[in-house]
Amino acid sequence: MSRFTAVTEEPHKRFHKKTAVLLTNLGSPDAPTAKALRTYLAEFLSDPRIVEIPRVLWKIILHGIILRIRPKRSAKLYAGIWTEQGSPLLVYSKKQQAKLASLLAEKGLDHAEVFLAMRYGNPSMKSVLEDIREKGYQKIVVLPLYPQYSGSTTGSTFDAISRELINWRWVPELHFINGYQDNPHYIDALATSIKEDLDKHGMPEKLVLSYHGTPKFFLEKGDPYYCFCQMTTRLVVEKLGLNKNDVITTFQSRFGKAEWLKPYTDETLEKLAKEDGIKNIAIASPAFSSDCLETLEELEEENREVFEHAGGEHYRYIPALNDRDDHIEAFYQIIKQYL
Ligand SMILES: C=CC1=C(C)c2cc3[nH]c(cc4nc(cc5[nH]c(cc1n2)c(C)c5CCC(=O)O)C(CCC(=O)O)=C4C)c(C)c3C=C
Ligand SMILES: [Fe+2]
Ligand SMILES: [Fe+2]
Repeated sequence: MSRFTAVTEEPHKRFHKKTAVLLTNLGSPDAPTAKALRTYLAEFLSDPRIVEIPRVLWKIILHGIILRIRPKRSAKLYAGIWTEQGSPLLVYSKKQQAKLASLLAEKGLDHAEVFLAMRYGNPSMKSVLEDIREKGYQKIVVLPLYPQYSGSTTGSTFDAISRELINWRWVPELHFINGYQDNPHYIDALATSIKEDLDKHGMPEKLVLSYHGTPKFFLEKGDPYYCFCQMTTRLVVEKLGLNKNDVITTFQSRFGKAEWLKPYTDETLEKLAKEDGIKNIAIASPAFSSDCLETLEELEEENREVFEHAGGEHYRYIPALNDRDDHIEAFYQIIKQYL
């Protein structure tokens, strides 16, 4: 049997110039249960872009230790943020998909259909790309919703898409957007969301911009993520006209024992409150295009506790850009040249 896909129904009549816009994000487990987490984490943590330990050794550690402990712990954390509609990351991603579709229709771009796929879990890359292929789209514009490129996120998304496309008999025209850390529309949306908070509650003593971390050696081996995070911070600070000493860039969500990008968010918050006597901070998370476990649990809850426990008094979390109109407009501005 041939590896390459077959189209059985009138293959050439199905050809049309329509464009598939594919939004992707990381993905969540199907449910906040240990069983669903085991499936999700097994897929996630088996990705060599995420964990770069030699495969055989990592398989033993992953299946022998981590997948026996972590699913139960993570399920509890997910249960605390789960909504009636499901995981916040998936709920916001679906809203982004629907709102981008409406915006494209409003702009008269009704030859474009917006799809949503997740790198891990569901809706899976495989099923969504299959849908795109079956519908006969000959052009795909992929927008991974990671503003700052990292091999572990955007690079891994590219792997997953390529893995499917190598089986297509008729490979589509493909535009893969690999980041938008300095896109003026993204920076505008980010700055506006922060400004709305500052206008409402006043300037805190420190504004913390907390990005998801990666192991430090990714940076040493050439991953640009760290530099792109610094770039986003610099542009937001400039846009807001803030003093750069009032803003701190930090990294959160460590995993494992190795050194990750520093300064760590939790340690910074503790030091600010304990050593510098800072009482009042606001914190935003520019690397997350949707609120998710890492913001709603780690930033809203865990790190608030760290700060308050160390003597801090006022801690405000500024939500991710989610389905804000200016965020969706930024998506449109980023993809429009390919439509
Ligand atoms: C193990 C190494 C990890 C690397 C490297 C990593 C990079 C990375 N991740 C995001 C965005 C998200 N990560 C999320 C959850 C999450 N991340 C890791 C591990 C690594 N991430 C794990 C194990 C988990 C699962 C939760 C847990 O068990 O702790 C999420 C949230 C998903 C959700 O469902 O809400 C996002 C989003 C970025 C941007 C990044 C590198 C730049
Ligand atoms: Fe992560
Ligand atoms: Fe976390």
